Amino acid sequence: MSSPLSREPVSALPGTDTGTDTETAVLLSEVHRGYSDGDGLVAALAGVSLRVPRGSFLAVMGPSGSGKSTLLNCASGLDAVDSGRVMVGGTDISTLKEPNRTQFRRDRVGFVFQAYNLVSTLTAEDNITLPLRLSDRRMDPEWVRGLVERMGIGERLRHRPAELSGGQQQRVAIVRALATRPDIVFADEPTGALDAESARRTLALLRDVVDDLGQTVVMVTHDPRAAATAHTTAVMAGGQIVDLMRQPSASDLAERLASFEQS
Ligand SMILES: Nc1ncnc2c1ncn2[C@@H]1O[C@H](COP(=O)(O)OP(=O)(O)OP(=O)(O)O)[C@@H](O)[C@H]1O
Repeated sequence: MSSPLSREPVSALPGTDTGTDTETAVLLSEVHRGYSDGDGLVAALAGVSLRVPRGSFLAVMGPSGSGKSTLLNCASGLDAVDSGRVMVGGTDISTLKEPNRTQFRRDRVGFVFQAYNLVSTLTAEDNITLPLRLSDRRMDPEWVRGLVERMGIGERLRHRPAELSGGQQQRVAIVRALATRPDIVFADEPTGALDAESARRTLALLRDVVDDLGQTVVMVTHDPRAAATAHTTAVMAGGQIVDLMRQPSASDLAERLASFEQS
């Protein structure tokens, strides 16, 4: 059974069944992904449908094993789906084979990870421009300069990651993710390794790049305060989206998650 709420955004705009409208960053239609775990097949995604509008910030929450990472991996083209369709910026990535899927990710998708994943031997600046050198996208110096200023790392560009605080490293990683002007940025627990103040600042900056620059962010998190920074939170359980909460408070989200522990 797929939740009516998870279907609703799919049909909210005319023409979204083709995923080619310019208002949609990512569209998942009835996506299934299973894994064999020895005893049988685990349905990590059991018919997920979701539309992420351009210029929106979506958080994904849910109990452990509910399918959040699998959703992120399938929506970003890191993993293949068993069935269903994944459209990113109008391209059907569910039919792309390697190495085209890897090239697509480099050109069109940005990633932010909990552990920053910066290259330790490169300066902050070289980390930022690395995806541009690997992709077919041309460097837009004004765009990158604007991002660097916005993230407050202009003074740290010649430093290597080990010479930066965790918050600074994550802000470098955010500039790197946005440098190619991707169709979408996927963030996996981006504040999981940060102290409360750095986390708050990082989330506020992520929200700003959505609201001010029209970027699109999908963020997996266990932290209700982090999710409350997003416009909408998709709540997952058992490989499905069971709720879409718009502008929830952190306490609304904590309560919703606690309901899974009680059931
Ligand atoms: N590579 C894999 N091989 C086998 N099973 C997998 C694999 N990846 C995920 N699973 C299973 O699929 C289900 C969903 O996993 P997933 O990692 O997407 O959940 P999650 O919500 O991200 O969990 P967590 O919050 O603990 O990170 C789980 O039952 C998990 O054990």
